[in-house]
Amino acid sequence: MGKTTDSRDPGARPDPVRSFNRWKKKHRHKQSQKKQLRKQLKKPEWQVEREVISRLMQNYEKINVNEITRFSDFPLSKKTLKGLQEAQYRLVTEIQKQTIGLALQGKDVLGAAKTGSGKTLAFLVPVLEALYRLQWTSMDGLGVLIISPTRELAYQTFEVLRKVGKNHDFSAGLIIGGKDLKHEAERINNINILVCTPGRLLQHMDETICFHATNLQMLVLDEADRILDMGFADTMNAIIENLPKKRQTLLFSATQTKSVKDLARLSLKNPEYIWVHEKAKYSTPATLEQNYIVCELQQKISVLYSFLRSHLKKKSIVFFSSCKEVQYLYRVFCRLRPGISILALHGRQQQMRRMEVYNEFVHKRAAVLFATDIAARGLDFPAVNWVLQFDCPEDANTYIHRAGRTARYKEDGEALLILLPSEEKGMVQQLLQKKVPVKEIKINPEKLIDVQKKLESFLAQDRDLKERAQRCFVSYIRSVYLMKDKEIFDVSKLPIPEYALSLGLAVAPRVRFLQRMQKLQPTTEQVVSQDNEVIEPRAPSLTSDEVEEFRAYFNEKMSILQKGGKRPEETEYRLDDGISDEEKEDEEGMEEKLAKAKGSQPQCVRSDEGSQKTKEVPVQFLDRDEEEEEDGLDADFFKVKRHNVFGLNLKENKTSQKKEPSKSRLKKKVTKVAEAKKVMKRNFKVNKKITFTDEGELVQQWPQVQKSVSKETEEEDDAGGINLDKAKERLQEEDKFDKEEYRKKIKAKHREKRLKEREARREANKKQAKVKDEEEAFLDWSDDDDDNGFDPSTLPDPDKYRSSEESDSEDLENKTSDTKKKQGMRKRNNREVEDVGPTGQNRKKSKWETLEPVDTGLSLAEDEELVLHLLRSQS
Ligand SMILES: Nc1ncnc2c1ncn2[C@@H]1O[C@H](COP(=O)(O)OP(=O)(O)OP(=O)(O)O)[C@@H](O)[C@H]1O
Repeated sequence: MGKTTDSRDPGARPDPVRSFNRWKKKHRHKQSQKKQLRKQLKKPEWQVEREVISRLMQNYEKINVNEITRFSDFPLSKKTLKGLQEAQYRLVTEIQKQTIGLALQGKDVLGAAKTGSGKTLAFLVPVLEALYRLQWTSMDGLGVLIISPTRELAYQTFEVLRKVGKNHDFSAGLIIGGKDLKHEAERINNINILVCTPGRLLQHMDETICFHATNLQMLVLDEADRILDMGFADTMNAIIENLPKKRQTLLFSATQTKSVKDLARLSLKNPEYIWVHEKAKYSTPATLEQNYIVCELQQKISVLYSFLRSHLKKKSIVFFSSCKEVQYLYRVFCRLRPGISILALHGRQQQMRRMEVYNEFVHKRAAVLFATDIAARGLDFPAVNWVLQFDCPEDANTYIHRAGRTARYKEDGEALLILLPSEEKGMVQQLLQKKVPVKEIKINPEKLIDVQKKLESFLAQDRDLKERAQRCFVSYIRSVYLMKDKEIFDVSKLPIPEYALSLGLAVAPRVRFLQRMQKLQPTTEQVVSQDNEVIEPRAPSLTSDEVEEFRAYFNEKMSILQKGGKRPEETEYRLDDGISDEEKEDEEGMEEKLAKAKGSQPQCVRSDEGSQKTKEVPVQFLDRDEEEEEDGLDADFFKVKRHNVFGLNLKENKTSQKKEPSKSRLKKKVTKVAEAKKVMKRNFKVNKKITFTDEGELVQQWPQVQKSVSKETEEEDDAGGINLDKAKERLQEEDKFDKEEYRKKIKAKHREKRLKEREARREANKKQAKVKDEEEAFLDWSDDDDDNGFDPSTLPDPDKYRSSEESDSEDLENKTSDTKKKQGMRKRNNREVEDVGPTGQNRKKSKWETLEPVDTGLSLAEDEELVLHLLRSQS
């Protein structure tokens, strides 16, 4: 037996056999690795990639959610992992952990999780992997569609996609409207991942010839419940019609929809429903502190001002219910100078401005953003400390989304809700039902700064601001009036005059729909029923026929609006903002119908019901909410769902949807002429603009006085309504008159011009003649110097010039022909002179050749003496 080495003995030598075996194993492993590497090197890249993909796909089935803590625990492509790492995303959040695996396996997913919990990455990672798996190229066209309810959210998602997917070769595009459609259309076909808003997408589907989605692999709906709600329904239906049925669908939101009807519409196949915080105690982030205060409507502006004054170093978002409130209060607060920078974001701004504001607020440390609910969903502004809900949200879901703009991803935040006494009970109840922990806090009256007087003085100085205040007033009242939950929102409980004062308005503008509503209600405060029971006054009840009629009317109107009657882009704004002006007008039309049905006549006169942006007689129609269109096409923001405005549930009544409304039910289209007639009958007088001339004469600048018609006729016409035939005649006469005037003016102008030209020519001729004479005189003088002689022919002919001057002054009317004649004559004379008379040098010679006797005036003897003297001097 040979001696074996004791390994425990430090001095002992290692066993050579074992060492050799170990070396041999290592060597073999290295060799096999090298072999494999060599083999791989020989393989084309696509094959290597394919093998990697097949390995990843094999691992999809092995994903164990409980073992996952990092993104790298998922079988993800190197390119995606690198992108995630570079963007500092390593650990997964709960929603990411639960949904990414399912999505990778190709399942349809409905993901719901609290705000700020990382839902964006939960769908962006599977998006990238889906196209990677299929080795998608730009030649394959559109592979993934991500639809967001607002432009800002779409933009934000696109930015995250760019960051995380930068190592992939896919092309991604952002289509959100507000840009040139043609420009987008040229590029849209090369896009693999399209992030868009519903309206703009539908517009491309309708108008961009080569745009199609036949190859689509995945559809993602971010903030799905918002997209699937009533406002977006028709647009989404139209989009989905254009998408292939065989696709994967992912739906994400903080407040999820479970409506079977919606899901069927999206053709989801056995969707996995993941609500990570379903069992959580609260539905809002644990790091979010939530409070509410109750204050009177007229106090709200002062409360906001006082709040801002005491939070100057914070970043806050203040939510309002309409664009016009934002527009007015933004301007007013800028003037109040609270000591913090104020920004405004609403749907009426141009797209560029919206983006600017968004980016500006992202980068600010301390600022306050006045916003409508376009900023309520999904926006991830970093480090927001406070969310203040100035106006009560329409429901608990909207509250959750608004409040969720703070306390995002492990950060702290505070939310404050301002409630009116009439809103408190209903809203707090709703919030508690939705597991939102809100506590009431009180305002410290000592810290409250009253700004009403300042606002009044601003409005006294600035008419534009005053008009904005009026619009803000009407807009707010209308928003309350249109709220679906009548338990919470009761417009009749609003202190209207006090609210107007708080905005700085001395007089509350007339709100027509309120007046109409009051008319519809019984005059007595309470009605006593047959059983002597006291009944609270309610909205007038309708017969079932009337309900049917209104329902049919709405369905018809909506399909007209959303399918063909309106540009899709506008539809998008409507969707973003809830309800468009046209729709509001439709509602008003319905109100009129309602009034008629109840036997009361509507009081208003529409100036143009057919057009979306109606220009109306000011002040009287302020409550029409007629828009100044300051920032483009966007519609006003009302978050209210139309079908609830009149308490009608359109969605659920299938029979009525199928029912074709008769023509008589459609609102009769009123022509502009008819409208004009109506207005004229009301005898509105147009304002006159009169100015004084320097001489103190009155000049009417507007409306222009008709010159062709005598005063009596005018007065006669003014007395009655409008006579179209007469008006036409009058216009024709005025036209003739104007033409005649114009002709006269032109004639006078031409005459003046001719005279000027003649004058100029005469001057030129004079100068020419003078120059010539001077020249001739000069030459003669030079000759004379030499010759000491004098030629009288060199003198200008006074007769010649006198005659021309005389003729010029004689008759101005025949000037042109005369002048021409004279010029011609003069030319001829000159020529004659040139021909006959000697020029300088010719004369020099001819003087000596043709010796004519010269009368010197001397005696003969003196002459002789002179000649001799000359001859002597010459010799
Ligand atoms: N895994 C992660 N690691 C680190 N940060 C993350 C991670 N996932 C998301 N975040 C960050 O958390 C924040 C919120 O993410 P995101 O916007 O996706 O939330 P959300 O759930 O979509 O919110 P909302 O419901 O409001 O739309 C973002 O700033 C994002 O960068």
